Amino acid sequence: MTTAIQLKHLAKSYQLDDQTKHVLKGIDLTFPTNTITVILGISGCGKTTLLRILGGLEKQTAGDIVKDEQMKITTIFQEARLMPWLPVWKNIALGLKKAVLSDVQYLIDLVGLQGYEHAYPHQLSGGMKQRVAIARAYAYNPDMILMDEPFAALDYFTREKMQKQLIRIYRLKKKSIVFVTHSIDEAMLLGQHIVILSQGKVKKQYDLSHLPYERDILQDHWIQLKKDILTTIDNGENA
Ligand SMILES: Nc1ncnc2c1ncn2[C@@H]1O[C@H](COP(=O)(O)OP(=O)(O)OP(=O)(O)O)[C@@H](O)[C@H]1O
Repeated sequence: MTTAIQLKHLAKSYQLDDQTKHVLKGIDLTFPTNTITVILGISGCGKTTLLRILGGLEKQTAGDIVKDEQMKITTIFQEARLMPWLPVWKNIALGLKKAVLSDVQYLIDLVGLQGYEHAYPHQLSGGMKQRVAIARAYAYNPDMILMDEPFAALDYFTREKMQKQLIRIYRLKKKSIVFVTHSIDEAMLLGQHIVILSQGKVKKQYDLSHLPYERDILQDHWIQLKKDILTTIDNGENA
C-alpha cells in the first residue's frame, strides 16, 4: 500500500496571552493512498487542528509533512457551505471553468441528486446539502478529501444513510479520505484505518482494511472492538 501523506513529529501550539497551549504533541502518522482513515477522539483532542494543517489552512509549529507537492486536497466541513444564490448544479461546478450542467451531471448522479439540479440550497434537506458538498469536492478531482465531522449535524437516520452513501461513492471512485469524528460507531462503519487521537497524541491505531463493507457493527467482534476503543480513549484522558 502506498503512502499519500506522512507526518513526522508534527506539533502545533498556540499562544494564548502569556500561555502556550500545546495542541498537537509530536504526531507520527501515515495516511495510506485510497484508504479511508478515521481520526477519532473526544472534543478538544486536536482533530480539527490536525485536519487544518493537512489541508494547508494552518502551519505546524514543528515537524514535517511529507507529500507530493502537486497533491490536490479539499475539505468538507460540518456545514455544507453552499452558495445560497446558486442552484445545486452550479454549486457543484463552482470550481470549474465555464462548466455546463452536462459536465457535472455524473456527479449529481453519483450522489443521488437527480431531479434537484436546479433546486436552491434552501430547498434541500441537511443530508442533501452535504451530498452537494461531496459532489463539489469530487468535481475538483482531488487526490485527498478531508472531512471534518461532515454528518455530525444530521439526525441519526440521515447520518446512517449518508455513511452508506459515502461508502458507495468511495467504492466507485477511490480517493484518499481523512474523516474526523467523535463517534466510535461512525469510525467503525467507515474506517479502514482508525487513529485514536488523545490529548494531542496518537494513542492507538487500528488496521481494519481486511474487514469488508457494509459492516454490521452489532456483531460480537465489532462490540469487542468498540469496548477496546472506549478503554483506549478513557485511558488516554485519564493519563
Ligand atoms: N486558533 C486557536 N487558538 C488557540 N487555541 C486553539 C485554536 N484552535 C484550536 N485551539 C485549541 O486547540 C484544542 C484542540 O482544538 P480542535 O478544534 O483541534 O479539537 P477537536 O478535537 O477538533 O475538537 P471538537 O471535536 O470539539 O471539534 C482546543 O483546546 C482548542 O481550544
